[in-house]
Amino acid sequence: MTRKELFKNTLRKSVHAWKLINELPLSDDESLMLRHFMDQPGFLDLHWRMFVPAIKGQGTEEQKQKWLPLANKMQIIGCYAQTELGHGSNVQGLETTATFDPQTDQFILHSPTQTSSKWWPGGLGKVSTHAVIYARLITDGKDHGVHGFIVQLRNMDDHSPLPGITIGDIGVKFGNGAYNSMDNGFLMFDKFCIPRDQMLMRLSKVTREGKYVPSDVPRQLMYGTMVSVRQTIVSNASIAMARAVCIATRYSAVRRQFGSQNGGIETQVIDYKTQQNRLFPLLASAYAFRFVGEWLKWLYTDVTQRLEASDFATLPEAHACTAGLKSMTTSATSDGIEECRKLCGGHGYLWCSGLPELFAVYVPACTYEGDNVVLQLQVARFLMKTVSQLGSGKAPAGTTAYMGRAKHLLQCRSSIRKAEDWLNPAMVLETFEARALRMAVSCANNLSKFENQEQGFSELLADLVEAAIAHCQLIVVSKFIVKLEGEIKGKGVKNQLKNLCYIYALHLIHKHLGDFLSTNSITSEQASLANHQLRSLYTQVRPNAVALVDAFDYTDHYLGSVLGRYDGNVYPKLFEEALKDPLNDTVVPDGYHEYIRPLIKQHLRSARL
Ligand SMILES: CC/C=C\C/C=C\C/C=C\C/C=C\C/C=C\C/C=C\C=C\C(=O)SCCNC(=O)CCNC(=O)[C@H](O)C(C)(C)COP(=O)(O)OP(=O)(O)OC[C@H]1O[C@@H](n2cnc3c(N)ncnc32)[C@H](O)[C@@H]1OP(=O)(O)O
Ligand SMILES: Cc1cc2nc3c(=O)[nH]c(=O)nc-3n(C[C@H](O)[C@H](O)[C@H](O)COP(=O)(O)OP(=O)(O)OC[C@H]3O[C@@H](n4cnc5c(N)ncnc54)[C@H](O)[C@@H]3O)c2cc1C
Repeated sequence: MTRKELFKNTLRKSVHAWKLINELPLSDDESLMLRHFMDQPGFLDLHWRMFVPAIKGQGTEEQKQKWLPLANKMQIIGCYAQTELGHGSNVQGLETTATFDPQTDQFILHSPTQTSSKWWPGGLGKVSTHAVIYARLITDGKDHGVHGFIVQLRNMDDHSPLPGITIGDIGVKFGNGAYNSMDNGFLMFDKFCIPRDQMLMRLSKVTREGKYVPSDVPRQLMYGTMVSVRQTIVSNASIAMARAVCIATRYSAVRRQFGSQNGGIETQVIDYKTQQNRLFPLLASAYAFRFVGEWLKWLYTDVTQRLEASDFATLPEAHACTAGLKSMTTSATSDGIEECRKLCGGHGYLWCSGLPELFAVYVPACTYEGDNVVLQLQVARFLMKTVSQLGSGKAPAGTTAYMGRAKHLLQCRSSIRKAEDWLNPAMVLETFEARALRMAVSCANNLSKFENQEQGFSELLADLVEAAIAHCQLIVVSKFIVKLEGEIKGKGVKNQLKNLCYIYALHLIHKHLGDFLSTNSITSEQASLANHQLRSLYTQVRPNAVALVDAFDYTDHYLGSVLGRYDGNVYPKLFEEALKDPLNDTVVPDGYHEYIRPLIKQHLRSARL
């Protein structure tokens, strides 16, 4: 499809999804999944995942009563317009202004510079009628920083941009189909006026006289929409990883290459230890991210309930966990999808394998909702603050509770003596706790050598990111262990998931061996025992590998992959797909007479001359 056809087809699918959601008795989760799977990157996702939650989280009761009925019936279509051409990560650096005019009781929205143009918001370019706009609030000449405003962008009768608004799509993005179904847009304001009551005023407000009343709650609640989406992105990572692993595992069981003894059948590539060493940790990660995503959803729900009771105690933890786990899981999943493509050899590079499209659609997850490095630095900031409070009498809680055992964890030596010890949850957990704590404390100690803490933080950014990742990996391992010890029913299933839990943990030890050795969390002998155990676990998982991906229960339609077909009928279907390609409409290609024939016949022409 051309970009316009793809975009229009996505509109069709999105509207169809909305129709089904209204007709079928679906739960909220089912509606979300339907929107997500039918819509893929489309305006529907952002209307519901960002525009509506922003109003819910930052609007007053009156504003919610006015705007949510319209949004819930999709009588208005909204987007979340925060990022600008010149600023995305640095939210406090946004330049769009909203200046209060007491004469007219209005805000004047303006884009003072080219870099202040809104740039990237999904659904902004062509579809949305409204937006939550983040702009610098200015009253009586004073800049009060970034606040949210609900703004109508288009005429509701003919969809034309309102006067004072310049709006459009930012152009083609990475990959073929991929995110090009989404109209990520640009928007400039030219002294565009909105009524004062369109500033989202749950957190802070401006009175009729133009007096700014600051928030009596943490200003960071303005970031709440991003926190909620980051939480969902972790579960999305599990889905995306599971799709890629399902394709690669099924194909690895179908594909045979080398290894035939005296003319016998060749070896399934899934039986090669290198294939297992690359594939099974990704299979384990798909399950690990699902379980940590379930826990994160609980954490987010819990903090939301606490916030409603003005209990802000766990807000920093919720921010750190959503930021860090979004960062870690999306980076691992992006790398994992690419690895699955490579695990499928040449056929993995075919569009019909489903992997190129999945990769192209998925990888912006490392950037949207927060650049992954920037988010890990938020985790690092949280860890440094926690380490600085050790010994203050305030015991660390939640995911940093292990830091409360710093005295032990800083000097303990792992008691791993044999390979089987690496199947002991307490020993595995303590190894990850020791590594994470020692990396955090090492950063804190190095930071303390700087007079200027901000300068020290800047100097140590790379180390701080690694310490943050170590903390996040500990969270994922611990939640996998908790899941196993708690909710999993059925001995057979539990045994298989135990194998995956330890494959996940031990592959991380192998991958980050430098951390574990340099912090003396394990010895090289213990590392060798971990590798030995890992190989043994691969052997145990191998007979159930296909069953473990069948368990995701993805339809062939959803997988969109000839290589990942449930029936394994790959080769005939590859040919079927190939013959559908327009290039095969004729046996002699278009261009033969203009280019090929003159080229191959030029010797005849020169012979005649
Ligand atoms: C099946 C799947 C297959 C394929 C996928 C298919 C299709 C995809 C479809 C769906 C996928 C799922 C979801 C898609 C959804 C989204 C994608 C589309 C849209 C994307 C939207 C966006 O990108 S919206 C814009 C996002 N932008 C950001 O995230 C900006 C990042 N920057 C920041 O967050 C902040 O600027 C900062 C945190 C980096 C800095 O904050 P700042 O205030 O400037 O300063 P600091 O001094 O650092 O912080 C001050 C204190 O505030 C605390 N803080 C910061 N942020 C928060 C927060 N969010 N909550 C709570 N507290 C916060 C910070 O810790 C500091 O606290 P101290 O106590 O230390 O002072
Ligand atoms: C597909 C897609 C959809 C999007 N949808 C939306 C949307 O709907 N609404 C919306 O508002 N936005 C949206 N965005 C924008 C997105 O939120 C931003 O791109 C994202 O927050 C990253 O910010 P940035 O582009 O400014 O990156 P930058 O921060 O400029 O990152 C560039 C590089 O600088 C590094 N860097 C930046 N700051 C620091 C630092 N302090 N320390 C160390 N390194 C640093 C980063 O790690 C990165 O390597 C979307 C983006 C994409 C790709």
